[in-house]
Amino acid sequence: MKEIATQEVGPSLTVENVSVIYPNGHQALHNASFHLDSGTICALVGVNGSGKSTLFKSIMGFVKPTAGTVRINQLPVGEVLKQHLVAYVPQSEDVDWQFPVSVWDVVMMGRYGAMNFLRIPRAVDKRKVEESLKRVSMWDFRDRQIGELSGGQKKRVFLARALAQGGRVILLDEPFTGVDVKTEQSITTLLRELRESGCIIFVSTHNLGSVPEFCDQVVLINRTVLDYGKTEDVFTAQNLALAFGGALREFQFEQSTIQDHDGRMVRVMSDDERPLVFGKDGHLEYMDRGQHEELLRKRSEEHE
Ligand SMILES: Nc1ncnc2c1ncn2[C@@H]1O[C@H](COP(=O)(O)OP(=O)(O)OP(=O)(O)O)[C@@H](O)[C@H]1O
Repeated sequence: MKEIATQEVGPSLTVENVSVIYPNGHQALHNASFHLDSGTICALVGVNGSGKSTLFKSIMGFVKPTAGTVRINQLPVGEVLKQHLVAYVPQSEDVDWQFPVSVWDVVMMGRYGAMNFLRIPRAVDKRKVEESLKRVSMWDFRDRQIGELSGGQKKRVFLARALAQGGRVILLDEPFTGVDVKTEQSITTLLRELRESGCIIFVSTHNLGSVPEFCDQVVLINRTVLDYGKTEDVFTAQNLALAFGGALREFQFEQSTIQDHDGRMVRVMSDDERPLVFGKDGHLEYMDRGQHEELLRKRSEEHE
């Protein structure tokens, strides 16, 4: 297991030896440990049932670990909740879309923590809601009932709620499921801006192909943390085989002409979204489409 290094600058997220056993006796997490510093987009990756939601719930204080600790800025979860440091963008399936609330109401919920018990919005609350809705381009939809939106619009509304709350650690559950490419790009742009402002963006995702494109770091789990760190170090063919076993399609081309002409072996793993291409050493050949095109250009120049 990696040694956990902590820094004083915030926000930081430290999960140390966390174990969760549900009341029915099922152990969902065992000794999970990792640490993230401010200003990062980190993917949480693992098969169905590997404990991703359980880990998120532990960070949000919904589930109490049987052992171990979660700390944000060195503070225990109870204190973190009081300071509203963690914001959550749920999976679509976890929301009751028939609930009779408007887009404006949902985003205002992000301000509840900052209000007194009567929950009467002040000017500052209304301004934050307006700013947040404009930032995700959903201002024109503010009076719509939440159930009357498309999948991508719903995601943006919940992202606006997280912005209105002002959370410094933002947990997103499957943010790209059911959204089109344009919405995916606008969400990604916003997440990058939040990273620049120092937030920790922690994204649970099944879409492995998108991870190298926009995540600096990865936490790989299967009921415990298998590995964590920079994407290029963690997203190796060996680690993904360990985490996903037979759940990924895998192809090997011994005499590949896919991306170079020197006949090196190329290994491709895919979750049927976007393929990941690994070189001979098991490391990713490129991190995003731009780099892939650059690689192709260089190789074709070399062989001219
Ligand atoms: N409330 C609960 N009581 C008992 N067992 C639970 C409970 N919630 C989750 N589990 C079990 O704990 C394990 C981890 O579940 P969890 O929802 O954290 O996985 P996940 O990685 O988020 O899965 P998915 O990718 O399918 O969303 C699963 O085996 C699940 O059945």
